[in-house]
Amino acid sequence: MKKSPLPVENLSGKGKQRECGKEALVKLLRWHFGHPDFKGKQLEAIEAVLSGRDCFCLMPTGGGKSMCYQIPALAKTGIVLVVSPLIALMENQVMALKEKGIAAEFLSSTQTSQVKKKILEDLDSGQPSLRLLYVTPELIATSGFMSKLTKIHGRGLLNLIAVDEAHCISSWGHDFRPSYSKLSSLRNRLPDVPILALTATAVPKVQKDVMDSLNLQNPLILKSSFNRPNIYYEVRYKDLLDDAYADLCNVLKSAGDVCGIVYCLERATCDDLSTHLSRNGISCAAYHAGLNNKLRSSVLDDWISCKIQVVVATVAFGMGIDRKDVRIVCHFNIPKSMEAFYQESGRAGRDQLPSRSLLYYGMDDQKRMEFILSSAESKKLQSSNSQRGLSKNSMSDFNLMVEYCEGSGCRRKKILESFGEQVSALLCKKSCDACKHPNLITKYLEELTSACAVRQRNAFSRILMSSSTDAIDNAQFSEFWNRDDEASGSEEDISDSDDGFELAKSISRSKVSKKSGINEKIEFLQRAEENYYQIKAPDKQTNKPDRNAISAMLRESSKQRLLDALKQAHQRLGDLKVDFEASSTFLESECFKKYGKSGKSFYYSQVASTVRWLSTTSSAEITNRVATSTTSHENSTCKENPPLTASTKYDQREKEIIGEEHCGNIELETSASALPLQNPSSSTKLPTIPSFSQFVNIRKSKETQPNASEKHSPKKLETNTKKRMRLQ
Ligand SMILES: Nc1ncnc2c1ncn2[C@@H]1O[C@H](COP(=O)(O)OP(=O)(O)OP(=O)(O)O)[C@@H](O)[C@H]1O
Ligand SMILES: [Mg+2]
Repeated sequence: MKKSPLPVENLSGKGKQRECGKEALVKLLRWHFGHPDFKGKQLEAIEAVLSGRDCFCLMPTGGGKSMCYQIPALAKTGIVLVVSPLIALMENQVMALKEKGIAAEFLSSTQTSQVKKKILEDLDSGQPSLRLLYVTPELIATSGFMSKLTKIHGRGLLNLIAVDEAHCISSWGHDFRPSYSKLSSLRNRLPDVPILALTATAVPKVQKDVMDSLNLQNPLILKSSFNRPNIYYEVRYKDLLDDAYADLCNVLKSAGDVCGIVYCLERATCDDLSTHLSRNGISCAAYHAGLNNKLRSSVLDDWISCKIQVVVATVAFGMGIDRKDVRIVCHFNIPKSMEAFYQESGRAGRDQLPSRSLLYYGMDDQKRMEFILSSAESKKLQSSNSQRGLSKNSMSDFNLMVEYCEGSGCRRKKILESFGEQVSALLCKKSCDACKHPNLITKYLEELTSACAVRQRNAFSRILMSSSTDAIDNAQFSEFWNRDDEASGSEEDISDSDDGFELAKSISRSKVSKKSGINEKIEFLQRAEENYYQIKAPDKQTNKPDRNAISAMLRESSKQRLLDALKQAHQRLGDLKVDFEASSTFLESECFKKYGKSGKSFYYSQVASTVRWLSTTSSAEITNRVATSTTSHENSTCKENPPLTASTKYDQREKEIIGEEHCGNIELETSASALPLQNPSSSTKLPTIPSFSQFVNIRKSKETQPNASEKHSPKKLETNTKKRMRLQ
């Protein structure tokens, strides 16, 4: 039911300049919002801005920052201008305020011209009924709107400018938005209007940047502790789990039908994981920038209205998500920084009730993020129009995140220390896994170190990424945080650029293929592979299972997932004439072939990407892709056909890897285990696939033979190797 606003006249004093005492402010809070009292530093912030002083307000996520400008808007006649980075965020807040009977509006490109006209007429009226006007930074930058503001200000009706999510102004911040830099002009154009900057980003360099950029004058700086005592922090190690999907599914099921968010790095993982969870009875949906606006808002609406409980999302599911009862936030991939992690995990438990943050840490995810970050940094360094702050070392930010996962100490302490808060681990009161089960965590970390031979696989993983641009080309969209290339023409619309993705893509294209000569590349790959196997060797000696290995069970479940996707494609297309079983086996094998060596995460992503492809592609494309599979599958299982000789099989395999040309008659050992592509039921013994080094050495020795045929000439070798690198 709508409530009429508490008349301003009811407050003590008269006229615009009256003092609003604490009592009057609490009265407003109770009347309009139903909260018994102010919390944290709200009252101090409100009193400061009402007295005309600038204020910098640093409160954690869910700390109640909005109240710091909403109450001042109700305490004085006139308008509070709120600058906000997201249309969705403005919409939510305006809707919530209107429901409370408070006159609030937002101006954005999404509104009809009629609505905009009405708002502007009200502003021009000399006695606006509006109390809060939400706008985007882009609108502030337009001369038309600025002159309107100046007019309102001239009439003495602009009481306060609140810059919400003010960290967006800083290129050091995790959500830097170039359009926010346009706010620097506010102080000059409207010199005596107090500015309130609000953020939950606690990094000192961001604070300074915000205050400098907005030109705050002697601001009252209010900082609350960033401790979120109601959140239990936990890390699980993907490399020690058989199946992270199944683990997450169990976690969500055992938590009951609770509200949750699962963050993934890539859109494809969101889609796939969401399908998997839904199939296992969890009420959920995917949310990412690859979905159209309509679908995205319907997912958001369904989640906010409790029609679905879990959203599996990229970082596009971002700022201002206002559901208080989120009980669990899972990170299925490691976030890029502690700041990002804090913001995202902080969406849990905004109602202060016990909640949980669970991060799945995988070595491959870590390598992948390192790769992305280092690529992004080199692009920024190269960029001719590099801006202030771009020398920011995102790698050292990321290392804090890695330390959070790989260190054995209190997780809460690590979070708070990364924001400059020195606290005792006693503060945690066993509300993180490291404090609650220290021995277990130590054991896990030991297992992790020995099972994965931690960091040194790096080189090999990177080479795989660099040389397999197709992995990225296959629409494995990741969503990142750098909005540096925010198109000026895109007005307010927010968000979800794939800048980071584009960046990683372009750099990965150039990294190996353009900068070094082919021989150097080959040597590099050989060295990386040697390292890889040297590191893996100790595992074999101690007979420890390689926890990063892709188990038969996992492969089977991936196959099942692909089978389901094929069946769905059949339903969608109606005319899909392929053998589903054989095709799903083939597609799974392709994923394994590509990423079997590089670990679960890459493999997961590839399966997810294939599922996504199946959900959008045509019958003809599916048939073309799986046609060879069905043929070769039939060949390998057909009893009437004579068994293939080792060399024939090898040729066949080489054709797949290198391209059309085979490598001649190379005698090789036969080994079934070396063939990830084979049908598990087939007993045919097939030859070992040579390692990259073996392959190159064989080619080299052929080259040095005087009678080597033309097709083994260095030029040819280079062509073949290029093809291999492209296809790996
Ligand atoms: N004084 C108060 N007493 C009780 N609850 C409050 C009070 N002030 C705000 N809240 C509630 O706290 C929740 C979070 O408020 P708000 O959205 O303003 O937080 P925030 O600091 O802006 O968070 P974020 O960083 O996520 O934007 C809201 O549900 C709000 O109703
Ligand atoms: Mg807020």
